[in-house]
Amino acid sequence: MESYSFPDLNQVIKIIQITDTHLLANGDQELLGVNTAKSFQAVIDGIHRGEFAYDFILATGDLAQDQCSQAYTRFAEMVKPLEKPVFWLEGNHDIQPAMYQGLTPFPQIQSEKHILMGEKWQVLLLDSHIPTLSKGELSQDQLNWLARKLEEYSERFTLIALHHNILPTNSAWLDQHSLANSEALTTILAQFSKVKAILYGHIHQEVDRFWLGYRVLATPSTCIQFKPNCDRFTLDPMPQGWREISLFPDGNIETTVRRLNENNFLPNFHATGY
Ligand SMILES: Nc1ncnc2c1ncn2[C@@H]1O[C@@H]2COP(=O)(O)O[C@H]2[C@H]1O
Ligand SMILES: [Fe+2]
Repeated sequence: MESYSFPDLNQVIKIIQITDTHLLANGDQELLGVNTAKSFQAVIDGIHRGEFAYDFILATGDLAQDQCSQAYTRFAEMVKPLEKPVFWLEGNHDIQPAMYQGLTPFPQIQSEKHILMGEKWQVLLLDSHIPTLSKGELSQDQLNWLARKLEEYSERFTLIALHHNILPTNSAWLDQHSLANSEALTTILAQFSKVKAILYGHIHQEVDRFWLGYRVLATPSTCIQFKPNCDRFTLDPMPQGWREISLFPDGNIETTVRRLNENNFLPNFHATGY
């Protein structure tokens, strides 16, 4: 697949990450008592109110909960007011044919998985989805593609994005659904010196830490949140959020999670899963 290029982005590159929107075919449907279309709309409004002048948006998977093309169409219609290009990758709840069917009619939505920004940076979007499973894995094809791109563009700083968490969350119920072959990923990354950060969704909670020299980042969902450090399924009342990322020409990264001021979309806290 072709690369998408932003040739003029040579100063600070600004990216918004939205993740785990879990939209449903019918806009009135709920996930554990949360209308995911309404909570996503509140996040979109929050992004609008903010002053972060983003260049594009990364949507890191689980865009739909029910794998229906109508949910993806809803996603594409809802992000229109954000105006900038939107790139996406697959989560465990997503499914390719419906995703392409729902998303590709919208010119704002880009299916490229390699983004070149100016002359200093690139983003590589990986597909860690294994059909019918919640845990993730990078196929040999994905790993080969990653190695090829890192080799070909080895002079660029790199941000890697995927759906599944590469590090455990200290929550047994959730950690069984992590990326199963994180070592295969890091073995490849270790051969290149300019990989700066690894960004994911899936765990519906914030992570921002340094690990093996990489900035490892995870971001709240636009709908329900998972409480950190809980061995059993536990929801968190924290408000919905998104992430702002600034990439500097010297390889530095500044990033912040933004959340809505309050959670007007509280889930059913008695739920034991979904
Ligand atoms: N009670 C549970 N125990 C284990 N896994 C669960 C439970 N409830 C939901 N899940 C799965 O865990 C996944 C974590 O986030 P996802 O949104 O990808 O989808 C979730 C479900 O597939
Ligand atoms: Fe997920």
